[in-house]
Amino acid sequence: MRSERVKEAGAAMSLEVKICGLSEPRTLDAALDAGADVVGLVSFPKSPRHVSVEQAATLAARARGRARVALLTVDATDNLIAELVAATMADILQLHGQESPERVRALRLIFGREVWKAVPIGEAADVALAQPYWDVADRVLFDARPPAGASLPGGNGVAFDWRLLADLDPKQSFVLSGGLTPDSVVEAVQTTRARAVDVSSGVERGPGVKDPDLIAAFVTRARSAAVSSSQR
Ligand SMILES: O=C(O)c1ccccc1N[C@@H]1O[C@H](COP(=O)(O)O)[C@@H](O)[C@H]1O
Repeated sequence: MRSERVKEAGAAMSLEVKICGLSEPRTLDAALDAGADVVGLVSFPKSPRHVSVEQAATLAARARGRARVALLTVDATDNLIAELVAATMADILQLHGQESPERVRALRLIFGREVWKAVPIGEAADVALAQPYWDVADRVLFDARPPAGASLPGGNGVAFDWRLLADLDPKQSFVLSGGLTPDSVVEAVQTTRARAVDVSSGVERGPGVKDPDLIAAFVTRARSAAVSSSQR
């Protein structure tokens, strides 16, 4: 339950904004300058946003002290994650594959990083897929179930029906993602009461090509959507 003190204050709840799939200094800087809280680096060779370990290290160093760094991997080995963590000193591991709750728990212990576990949502029943992860991950990240034939498990620019999250326990800490855009983020936050949002495709002008103006617009509009405590 929220404390009465917070309710009485009526202050705006802060919304955490993550911009994912940054692969070049220019657009990383755009995200940092816009005030993103978290910047995401993708290590998944099939992705148009994939960065090498060396690129990840350079980008993470550039972001250090200005935003938290998330490393996105898909069913990666311990060795690859260890190499990436050592090179980037990332703050967050975002797991976007089929990682089991046991695997999530183990990675959290091994690497001592915050772990966000992606859960794909296509229909109402999918929300229950998050259940085994609430206790082992620091956050559940809800993403849209990939369309049939998609080659990526995320980053497809596809949204799901946000009303499916309406009955979530407000104590659960989740990140909303999947097809968000500067135009949709306000409604998405108001519908789901999310306290954190994540975007990739919606701030691009082509696959993997981030647009500084869209990044700035997304962060500004997401901030304007911060849910007031009295609404929660
Ligand atoms: O961005 C990618 O290329 C990617 C690859 C593999 C797994 C996840 C990926 N991105 C994440 O997917 C969601 C939704 O992205 P979008 O806004 O719909 O493009 C987001 O969490 C990205 O971080």
